[in-house]
Amino acid sequence: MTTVATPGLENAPTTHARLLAWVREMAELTTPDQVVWVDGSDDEWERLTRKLVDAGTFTPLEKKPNSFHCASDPRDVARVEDRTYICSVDEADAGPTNNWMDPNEMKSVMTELYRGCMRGRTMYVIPFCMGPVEAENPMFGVELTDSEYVVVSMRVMARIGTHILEAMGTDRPFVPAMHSLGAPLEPGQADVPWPCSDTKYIVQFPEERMIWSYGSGYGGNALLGKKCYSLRIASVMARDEGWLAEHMLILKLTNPQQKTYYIAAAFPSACGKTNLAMLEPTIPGWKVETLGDDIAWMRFGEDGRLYALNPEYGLFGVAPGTGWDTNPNAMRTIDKGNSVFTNVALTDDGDVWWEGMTDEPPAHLTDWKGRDWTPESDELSSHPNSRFCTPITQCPILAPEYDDPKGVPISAILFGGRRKTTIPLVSEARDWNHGVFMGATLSSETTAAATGAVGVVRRDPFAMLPFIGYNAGDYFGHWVNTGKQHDASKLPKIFYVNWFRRDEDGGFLWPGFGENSRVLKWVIERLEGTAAAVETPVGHVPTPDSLDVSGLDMTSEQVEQALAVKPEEWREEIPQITEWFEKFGEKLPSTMWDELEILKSRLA
Ligand SMILES: Nc1nc2c(ncn2[C@@H]2O[C@H](COP(=O)(O)OP(=O)(O)OP(=O)(O)O)[C@@H](O)[C@H]2O)c(=O)[nH]1
Ligand SMILES: O=C([O-])CC(=O)C(=O)O
Ligand SMILES: [Mn+2]
Repeated sequence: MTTVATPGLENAPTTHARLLAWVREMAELTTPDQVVWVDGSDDEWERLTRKLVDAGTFTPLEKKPNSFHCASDPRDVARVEDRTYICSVDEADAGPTNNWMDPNEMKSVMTELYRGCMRGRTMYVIPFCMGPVEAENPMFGVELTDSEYVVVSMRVMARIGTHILEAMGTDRPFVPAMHSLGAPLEPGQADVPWPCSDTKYIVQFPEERMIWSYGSGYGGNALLGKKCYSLRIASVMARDEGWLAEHMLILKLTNPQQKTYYIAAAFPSACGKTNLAMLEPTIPGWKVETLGDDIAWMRFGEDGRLYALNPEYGLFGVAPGTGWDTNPNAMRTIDKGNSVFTNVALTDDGDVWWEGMTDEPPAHLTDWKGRDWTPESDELSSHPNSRFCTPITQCPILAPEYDDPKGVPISAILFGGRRKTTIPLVSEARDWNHGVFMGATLSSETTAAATGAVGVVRRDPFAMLPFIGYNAGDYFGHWVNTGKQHDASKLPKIFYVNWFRRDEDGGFLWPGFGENSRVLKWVIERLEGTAAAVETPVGHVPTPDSLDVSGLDMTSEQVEQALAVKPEEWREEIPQITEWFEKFGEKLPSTMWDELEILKSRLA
């Protein structure tokens, strides 16, 4: 047998033995035309984006510098939860909420898919670091991909390139993250703008801290530093090492007395994290600054407080609903350019548009499927899960400490979901375990962020249902233990919010967006012991006058409705929670059953 040398495989810019061996193994399996080591330079970015424009994948925007419109294949538009697997050695470690396959079996299935899958393409080697490379233990990863779109997007979303490879030295540990579009090109075969495969696998091997992804080029399926590493793999590391990897935004709040607080909040995908992280308060004297909009890694400091760090470097935000009225700071961020807009509409003058950007839609657009669109069209101009991918450093309200490797001390954690009924605007947990119960029973309507039905209420514990890399019962136990092992007085206080409750006519009861600052104010005043609350069966809820609604266009009945705890609605939750908890059998911490009993007796 003769082996043909693959250009780029020799003369690698590293002597990291494990990395070199892995790149060689994967290149020999997938047989790309060449291997390119990504350096993260501007020249490289020019070459890649030119290639994407030539391929018809990218359209340069006239109106935003260094920015592109991109349309994906309509069959590849969101995370594929039914194709996502946790391949732990023991099935019980994946638990009842994850898909599982024996790791060896999965490897043999995927090895056959990977065999020759990069034919006619380039394999890019992307050294990356989640969180600052200056950290005591930098969290390295290396993604191998045959997608230029992934390289350009990873450059925004994570710290990548030569300086990362150098910091990895000859032997630093890293998470191998293998990705292929699964669309080899035969000699002479013309490429398509968005190659992908109908067969998709998004696979985590938790014991090996390894990721294998196949068939999709979109979002969390393909940008492997994001959900695959920073949540699924990192949650396993966090369990083993005593920290937390969570689907949470991080924000800094300054009150009129110039006192600062840090808040983390977990809402399911497309339920308001980016918006809250960049909020422009409507109440005078309050200020919000952004640290992260999707993921928080939280470790206890020597002072016993919980410190949060955003491992990402960019924003991969939901486009529809983002406008000057709702999220002006996101608009300012993308206006600076250096962004990729996927599955939104293109305006005739070379800009992007999506539903909710402006009140009045433009008279003519090219929709995300490349068709003419007018306000009379039956379909939306943009896919509901269309996204902007933009550097976080462009956010005008970025907190200066966003990249401090030690993180910021969290005072409050919010859980929230998208619920038309039942869940009040805000409630405060009685204590840590009650807060864990709120997280464990969190429910929300499904959204377009994942393929499948939209608007179906499901349990989404800690907004982590698709992201917990191990048995969710053990994960609840990890949260309970976290409370037990630390000084209760220093733990963040836990709250449950719902911006999405509806009135009888189906309209939102609460105006949301910037007005959510009123809820943040109440949260802070609770921490300070200055705001009143009524005790209800589900926690402490604002008294009618402890929530600042001054200047708000709402009747007192409407405010009451937003805050109402209706026992008859909550009684309907009980059998659902019971059924949910039963899924976990012995793995469910007994404190969760205790909390359910407390709720039942308070509702009786
Ligand atoms: N009614 C209402 N809608 C909101 C509010 N906050 C956000 N939204 C809308 O909810 C959708 C998702 O908001 P995002 O902030 O992007 O959600 P996310 O949690 O960051 O989503 P992922 O990036 O998928 O994790 C957008 O269409 C927003 O306009 C709110 O307070 N009220
Ligand atoms: O991972 C993605 O594709 C986008 C995202 O933030 C989510 O779905 O929560
Ligand atoms: Mn998310």
